[in-house]
Amino acid sequence: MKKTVTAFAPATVANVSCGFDILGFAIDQMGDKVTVTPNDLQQLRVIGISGDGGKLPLEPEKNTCSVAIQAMLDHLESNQGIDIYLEKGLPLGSGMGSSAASAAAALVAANELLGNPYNKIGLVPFAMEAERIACGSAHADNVAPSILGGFVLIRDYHPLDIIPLPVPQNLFCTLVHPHIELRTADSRSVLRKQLSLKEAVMQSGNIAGFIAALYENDLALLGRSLKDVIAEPSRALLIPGFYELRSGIQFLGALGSGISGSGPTIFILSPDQKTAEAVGGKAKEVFAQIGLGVDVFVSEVNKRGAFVI
Ligand SMILES: Nc1ncnc2c1ncn2[C@@H]1O[C@H](COP(=O)(O)OP(=O)(O)OP(=O)(O)O)[C@@H](O)[C@H]1O
Ligand SMILES: N[C@@H](CCO)C(=O)O
Repeated sequence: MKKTVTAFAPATVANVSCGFDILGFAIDQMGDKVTVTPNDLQQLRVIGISGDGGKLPLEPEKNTCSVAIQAMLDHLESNQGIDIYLEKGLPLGSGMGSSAASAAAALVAANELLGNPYNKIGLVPFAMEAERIACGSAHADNVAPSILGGFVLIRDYHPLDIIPLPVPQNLFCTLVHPHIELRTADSRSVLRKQLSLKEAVMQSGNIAGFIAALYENDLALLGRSLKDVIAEPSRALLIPGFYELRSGIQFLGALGSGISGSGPTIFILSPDQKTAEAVGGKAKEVFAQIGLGVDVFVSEVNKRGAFVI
Protein backbone atom coordinates (compact mmCIF):
# COMPACT_ATOMS: atom_id res chain seq x y z
CA MET A 1 0.00 0.00 0.00
CA LYS A 2 1.12 3.56 -0.76
CA LYS A 3 2.33 5.63 2.22
CA THR A 4 0.56 8.92 1.54
CA VAL A 5 -1.77 10.19 -1.19
CA THR A 6 -3.03 13.76 -1.78
CA ALA A 7 -5.99 14.60 -4.02
CA PHE A 8 -7.66 17.82 -5.15
CA ALA A 9 -11.38 18.26 -5.84
CA PRO A 10 -12.94 21.34 -7.46
CA ALA A 11 -15.73 23.72 -6.51
CA THR A 12 -19.04 23.14 -8.28
CA VAL A 13 -22.17 24.99 -9.35
CA ALA A 14 -25.21 22.85 -8.50
CA ASN A 15 -28.75 23.22 -9.92
CA VAL A 16 -27.60 25.52 -12.78
CA SER A 17 -31.08 27.14 -12.49
CA CYS A 18 -33.13 24.62 -14.47
CA GLY A 19 -31.78 21.42 -12.82
CA PHE A 20 -32.69 21.59 -9.13
CA ASP A 21 -30.91 18.65 -7.40
CA ILE A 22 -30.18 16.98 -10.77
CA LEU A 23 -27.56 19.11 -12.59
CA GLY A 24 -24.16 20.55 -11.74
CA PHE A 25 -20.79 21.46 -13.23
CA ALA A 26 -17.23 21.81 -11.97
CA ILE A 27 -15.16 25.00 -11.76
CA ASP A 28 -11.43 25.42 -12.44
CA GLN A 29 -8.71 26.02 -9.84
CA MET A 30 -10.73 26.59 -6.66
CA GLY A 31 -11.18 23.54 -4.46
CA ASP A 32 -10.14 21.45 -1.44
CA LYS A 33 -7.09 19.21 -1.00
CA VAL A 34 -7.05 16.08 1.16
CA THR A 35 -4.03 13.97 2.19
CA VAL A 36 -4.55 10.42 3.48
CA THR A 37 -2.00 8.20 5.25
CA PRO A 38 -2.62 4.64 6.48
CA ASN A 39 -2.46 4.01 10.26
CA ASP A 40 -2.31 0.74 12.25
CA LEU A 41 -5.11 1.74 14.64
CA GLN A 42 -8.05 0.50 12.51
CA GLN A 43 -9.50 3.99 12.97
CA LEU A 44 -10.32 6.96 10.74
CA ARG A 45 -8.84 10.13 12.25
CA VAL A 46 -9.08 13.72 11.00
CA ILE A 47 -5.65 14.78 12.19
CA GLY A 48 -5.74 18.39 11.01
CA ILE A 49 -7.57 21.03 8.97
CA SER A 50 -6.16 24.26 7.57
CA GLY A 51 -7.95 27.16 5.88
CA ASP A 52 -11.28 26.83 7.75
CA GLY A 53 -10.64 29.35 10.53
CA GLY A 54 -11.15 26.57 13.09
CA LYS A 55 -14.82 26.15 12.10
CA LEU A 56 -14.93 22.59 10.80
CA PRO A 57 -15.26 19.50 13.02
CA LEU A 58 -12.40 17.06 13.62
CA GLU A 59 -14.80 14.36 14.88
CA PRO A 60 -14.78 11.66 12.18
CA GLU A 61 -18.57 11.24 12.29
CA LYS A 62 -19.07 14.95 11.49
CA ASN A 63 -16.40 15.72 8.86
CA THR A 64 -17.41 15.04 5.26
CA CYS A 65 -13.92 13.64 4.44
CA SER A 66 -14.12 10.90 7.05
CA VAL A 67 -17.85 10.20 6.60
CA ALA A 68 -17.27 9.62 2.87
CA ILE A 69 -14.22 7.38 3.43
CA GLN A 70 -16.06 5.44 6.18
CA ALA A 71 -18.94 4.77 3.75
CA MET A 72 -16.41 3.41 1.23
CA LEU A 73 -14.64 1.23 3.85
CA ASP A 74 -18.02 -0.13 5.04
CA HIS A 75 -18.87 -1.08 1.45
CA LEU A 76 -15.47 -2.81 1.12
CA GLU A 77 -15.96 -4.45 4.57
CA SER A 78 -12.51 -3.08 5.46
CA ASN A 79 -11.28 -1.82 8.82
CA GLN A 80 -8.22 -0.07 7.37
CA GLY A 81 -7.15 2.83 9.60
CA ILE A 82 -6.56 6.16 7.78
CA ASP A 83 -5.32 9.56 8.95
CA ILE A 84 -6.88 12.48 7.05
CA TYR A 85 -5.53 16.01 6.62
CA LEU A 86 -7.82 18.59 4.96
CA GLU A 87 -6.61 21.81 3.29
CA LYS A 88 -9.80 23.82 2.90
CA GLY A 89 -9.61 26.01 -0.19
CA LEU A 90 -13.31 26.90 -0.45
CA PRO A 91 -15.35 29.27 1.69
CA LEU A 92 -17.96 27.60 3.91
CA GLY A 93 -21.69 27.98 3.24
CA SER A 94 -20.93 29.71 -0.04
CA GLY A 95 -22.95 27.79 -2.61
CA MET A 96 -19.79 26.51 -4.29
CA GLY A 97 -20.06 22.94 -3.03
CA SER A 98 -17.54 23.21 -0.24
CA SER A 99 -18.66 20.17 1.78
CA ALA A 100 -18.80 18.18 -1.47
CA ALA A 101 -15.24 19.12 -2.51
CA SER A 102 -13.86 17.84 0.83
CA ALA A 103 -15.68 14.52 0.40
CA ALA A 104 -14.68 14.16 -3.25
CA ALA A 105 -10.98 14.85 -2.59
CA ALA A 106 -10.99 12.46 0.39
CA LEU A 107 -12.55 9.65 -1.64
CA VAL A 108 -10.26 10.03 -4.65
CA ALA A 109 -7.22 10.01 -2.32
CA ALA A 110 -8.42 7.02 -0.26
CA ASN A 111 -9.42 5.09 -3.40
CA GLU A 112 -5.87 5.51 -4.73
CA LEU A 113 -4.40 4.47 -1.35
CA LEU A 114 -6.47 1.26 -1.45
CA GLY A 115 -5.45 0.38 -5.04
CA ASN A 116 -8.43 1.95 -6.86
CA PRO A 117 -11.22 -0.55 -6.08
CA TYR A 118 -13.78 1.91 -7.52
CA ASN A 119 -14.10 3.93 -10.71
CA LYS A 120 -15.12 7.59 -10.32
CA ILE A 121 -18.88 7.04 -10.72
CA GLY A 122 -18.61 4.27 -8.09
CA LEU A 123 -17.37 6.85 -5.55
CA VAL A 124 -20.42 9.14 -5.86
CA PRO A 125 -22.76 7.26 -3.44
CA PHE A 126 -20.12 7.46 -0.67
CA ALA A 127 -19.79 11.22 -1.16
CA MET A 128 -23.59 11.55 -1.00
CA GLU A 129 -23.51 10.09 2.53
CA ALA A 130 -21.17 12.95 3.46
CA GLU A 131 -23.61 15.52 2.01
CA ARG A 132 -26.33 13.98 4.19
CA ILE A 133 -24.40 14.81 7.37
CA ALA A 134 -23.23 18.25 6.13
CA CYS A 135 -26.62 19.64 5.14
CA GLY A 136 -29.29 17.03 5.84
CA SER A 137 -29.80 15.99 2.22
CA ALA A 138 -27.90 13.36 0.21
CA HIS A 139 -28.07 15.34 -3.06
CA ALA A 140 -25.47 14.45 -5.72
CA ASP A 141 -25.42 17.61 -7.85
CA ASN A 142 -22.25 18.92 -6.17
CA VAL A 143 -20.41 15.66 -5.42
CA ALA A 144 -20.90 14.07 -8.87
CA PRO A 145 -19.40 16.99 -10.89
CA SER A 146 -16.69 17.53 -8.26
CA ILE A 147 -15.56 13.91 -8.69
CA LEU A 148 -16.18 13.53 -12.44
CA GLY A 149 -15.68 17.08 -13.79
CA GLY A 150 -17.73 18.68 -16.57
CA PHE A 151 -21.54 18.88 -16.55
CA VAL A 152 -23.27 15.95 -14.85
CA LEU A 153 -26.96 14.99 -14.81
CA ILE A 154 -28.43 12.88 -12.00
CA ARG A 155 -31.33 11.39 -13.96
CA ASP A 156 -32.61 9.47 -10.93
CA TYR A 157 -31.67 8.85 -7.30
CA HIS A 158 -33.44 5.49 -6.80
CA PRO A 159 -31.49 3.77 -8.23
CA LEU A 160 -28.75 6.32 -8.80
CA ASP A 161 -28.31 7.07 -12.52
CA ILE A 162 -25.47 9.50 -13.28
CA ILE A 163 -24.99 10.83 -16.81
CA PRO A 164 -21.84 12.81 -17.72
CA LEU A 165 -22.75 15.46 -20.33
CA PRO A 166 -20.78 17.29 -23.04
CA VAL A 167 -19.17 20.66 -22.28
CA PRO A 168 -19.78 23.31 -24.98
CA GLN A 169 -16.86 25.29 -26.36
CA ASN A 170 -16.23 28.89 -25.27
CA LEU A 171 -18.43 28.71 -22.17
CA PHE A 172 -17.21 30.88 -19.28
CA CYS A 173 -18.62 31.22 -15.79
CA THR A 174 -18.40 34.25 -13.51
CA LEU A 175 -18.92 33.42 -9.83
CA VAL A 176 -19.92 36.29 -7.58
CA HIS A 177 -19.58 35.39 -3.91
CA PRO A 178 -21.15 38.00 -1.59
CA HIS A 179 -19.64 37.99 1.89
CA ILE A 180 -22.51 36.38 3.73
CA GLU A 181 -22.82 32.74 4.79
CA LEU A 182 -25.93 30.79 3.88
CA ARG A 183 -26.27 27.28 5.25
CA THR A 184 -27.55 24.76 2.70
CA ALA A 185 -29.90 23.28 5.33
CA ASP A 186 -31.45 26.75 5.88
CA SER A 187 -31.82 27.55 2.20
CA ARG A 188 -33.46 24.16 1.65
CA SER A 189 -35.90 24.89 4.46
CA VAL A 190 -37.40 27.89 2.58
CA LEU A 191 -38.32 25.80 -0.48
CA ARG A 192 -41.96 25.20 -1.35
CA LYS A 193 -42.98 21.55 -1.13
CA GLN A 194 -45.52 21.72 -3.99
CA LEU A 195 -45.35 22.90 -7.60
CA SER A 196 -48.22 23.70 -9.93
CA LEU A 197 -48.62 21.74 -13.16
CA LYS A 198 -47.71 24.91 -15.08
CA GLU A 199 -44.46 25.28 -13.10
CA ALA A 200 -43.56 21.60 -13.59
CA VAL A 201 -44.04 22.02 -17.36
CA MET A 202 -41.83 25.13 -17.41
CA GLN A 203 -39.03 23.49 -15.43
CA SER A 204 -39.14 20.36 -17.64
CA GLY A 205 -38.96 22.45 -20.81
CA ASN A 206 -35.94 24.34 -19.56
CA ILE A 207 -33.93 21.32 -18.35
CA ALA A 208 -34.65 19.56 -21.64
CA GLY A 209 -33.56 22.69 -23.56
CA PHE A 210 -30.39 22.95 -21.49
CA ILE A 211 -29.37 19.34 -22.14
CA ALA A 212 -30.10 19.74 -25.86
CA ALA A 213 -27.97 22.92 -25.86
CA LEU A 214 -25.00 21.02 -24.37
CA TYR A 215 -25.21 18.34 -27.08
CA GLU A 216 -25.81 20.88 -29.89
CA ASN A 217 -23.17 23.36 -28.62
CA ASP A 218 -25.97 25.96 -28.86
CA LEU A 219 -25.17 28.73 -26.38
CA ALA A 220 -28.24 30.83 -27.27
CA LEU A 221 -30.52 27.88 -26.38
CA LEU A 222 -28.46 27.28 -23.23
CA GLY A 223 -29.06 30.91 -22.19
CA ARG A 224 -32.83 30.70 -22.87
CA SER A 225 -33.00 27.58 -20.70
CA LEU A 226 -31.41 29.18 -17.61
CA LYS A 227 -34.68 29.60 -15.70
CA ASP A 228 -35.69 28.25 -12.32
CA VAL A 229 -39.24 28.24 -10.99
CA ILE A 230 -38.47 25.81 -8.14
CA ALA A 231 -35.80 27.35 -5.89
CA GLU A 232 -34.88 30.81 -7.16
CA PRO A 233 -38.11 32.66 -6.26
CA SER A 234 -37.74 31.75 -2.54
CA ARG A 235 -33.96 31.74 -2.27
CA ALA A 236 -33.25 34.99 -4.13
CA LEU A 237 -34.85 36.83 -1.21
CA LEU A 238 -32.01 35.55 1.03
CA ILE A 239 -29.33 37.02 -1.26
CA PRO A 240 -28.85 40.80 -1.10
CA GLY A 241 -28.03 42.23 -4.54
CA PHE A 242 -29.32 39.22 -6.52
CA TYR A 243 -31.87 41.11 -8.66
CA GLU A 244 -29.73 44.27 -8.80
CA LEU A 245 -26.89 42.22 -10.30
CA ARG A 246 -29.20 40.55 -12.82
CA SER A 247 -30.50 43.87 -14.07
CA GLY A 248 -27.00 45.44 -13.95
CA ILE A 249 -25.58 42.86 -16.38
CA GLN A 250 -28.52 42.58 -18.77
CA PHE A 251 -26.89 44.43 -21.68
CA LEU A 252 -23.36 43.00 -21.30
CA GLY A 253 -23.91 39.95 -23.50
CA ALA A 254 -24.07 37.22 -20.82
CA LEU A 255 -26.17 34.11 -21.51
CA GLY A 256 -27.96 34.10 -18.17
CA SER A 257 -27.55 33.99 -14.41
CA GLY A 258 -28.79 32.13 -11.36
CA ILE A 259 -28.07 31.00 -7.82
CA SER A 260 -25.09 28.65 -7.49
CA GLY A 261 -26.26 25.68 -5.43
CA SER A 262 -28.12 26.97 -2.41
CA GLY A 263 -26.41 30.42 -2.55
CA PRO A 264 -25.33 33.04 -1.74
CA THR A 265 -22.91 32.74 -4.70
CA ILE A 266 -24.45 33.85 -8.00
CA PHE A 267 -23.24 32.29 -11.28
CA ILE A 268 -23.37 34.01 -14.67
CA LEU A 269 -22.61 32.11 -17.90
CA SER A 270 -21.02 33.95 -20.83
CA PRO A 271 -20.05 33.04 -24.41
CA ASP A 272 -16.46 34.33 -24.06
CA GLN A 273 -13.90 35.35 -21.44
CA LYS A 274 -14.17 39.08 -22.18
CA THR A 275 -17.89 39.11 -21.39
CA ALA A 276 -17.33 37.01 -18.25
CA GLU A 277 -14.70 39.52 -17.04
CA ALA A 278 -16.99 42.50 -17.83
CA VAL A 279 -19.78 40.84 -15.82
CA GLY A 280 -17.34 40.39 -12.92
CA GLY A 281 -16.44 44.10 -13.04
CA LYS A 282 -20.11 45.09 -13.04
CA ALA A 283 -20.75 42.75 -10.08
CA LYS A 284 -18.09 44.56 -8.03
CA GLU A 285 -19.81 47.91 -8.82
CA VAL A 286 -23.28 46.62 -7.93
CA PHE A 287 -22.16 45.18 -4.59
CA ALA A 288 -20.08 48.28 -3.76
CA GLN A 289 -23.30 50.29 -4.20
CA ILE A 290 -25.20 48.12 -1.73
CA GLY A 291 -22.23 48.08 0.66
CA LEU A 292 -21.52 44.34 0.67
CA GLY A 293 -18.08 42.82 -0.04
CA VAL A 294 -17.78 40.26 -2.86
CA ASP A 295 -15.21 37.96 -4.38
CA VAL A 296 -15.40 37.47 -8.14
CA PHE A 297 -13.93 34.51 -10.02
CA VAL A 298 -13.96 33.79 -13.75
CA SER A 299 -13.56 30.16 -14.79
CA GLU A 300 -14.04 27.77 -17.67
CA VAL A 301 -15.88 24.52 -16.98
CA ASN A 302 -13.44 22.07 -15.37
CA LYS A 303 -13.53 18.83 -17.38
CA ARG A 304 -11.12 16.86 -15.20
CA GLY A 305 -12.85 16.72 -11.81
CA ALA A 306 -11.02 15.40 -8.74
CA PHE A 307 -7.50 14.03 -9.24
CA VAL A 308 -4.53 12.61 -7.36
CA ILE A 309 -1.70 15.14 -7.09
N1 LIG B 1 -15.15 19.02 5.39
C1 LIG B 1 -16.30 19.36 5.95
N2 LIG B 1 -16.81 18.63 6.95
C2 LIG B 1 -17.98 18.96 7.55
N3 LIG B 1 -18.73 20.00 7.21
C3 LIG B 1 -18.28 20.76 6.19
C4 LIG B 1 -17.05 20.47 5.51
N4 LIG B 1 -16.89 21.41 4.54
C5 LIG B 1 -17.95 22.24 4.62
N5 LIG B 1 -18.78 21.86 5.61
C6 LIG B 1 -20.05 22.45 6.06
O1 LIG B 1 -21.10 21.89 5.33
C7 LIG B 1 -22.22 22.77 5.34
C8 LIG B 1 -22.81 22.72 3.95
O2 LIG B 1 -22.29 23.76 3.24
P1 LIG B 1 -21.38 23.79 2.04
O3 LIG B 1 -20.23 24.58 2.46
O4 LIG B 1 -21.23 22.55 1.25
O5 LIG B 1 -22.38 24.56 1.24
P2 LIG B 1 -22.05 25.43 0.17
O6 LIG B 1 -20.63 25.70 -0.06
O7 LIG B 1 -22.96 26.55 0.45
O8 LIG B 1 -22.44 24.62 -1.10
P3 LIG B 1 -23.73 24.26 -1.81
O9 LIG B 1 -24.83 25.23 -1.54
O10 LIG B 1 -23.25 24.31 -3.21
O11 LIG B 1 -23.98 22.89 -1.26
C9 LIG B 1 -21.69 24.12 5.82
O12 LIG B 1 -22.19 24.35 7.11
C10 LIG B 1 -20.17 23.94 5.87
O13 LIG B 1 -19.59 24.61 6.96
N1 LIG C 1 -29.30 21.00 -5.05
C1 LIG C 1 -28.85 21.46 -3.78
C2 LIG C 1 -27.46 21.98 -3.93
C3 LIG C 1 -26.89 22.56 -2.70
O1 LIG C 1 -25.64 23.00 -3.06
C4 LIG C 1 -29.77 22.55 -3.29
O2 LIG C 1 -30.14 23.40 -4.09
O3 LIG C 1 -30.13 22.57 -2.11
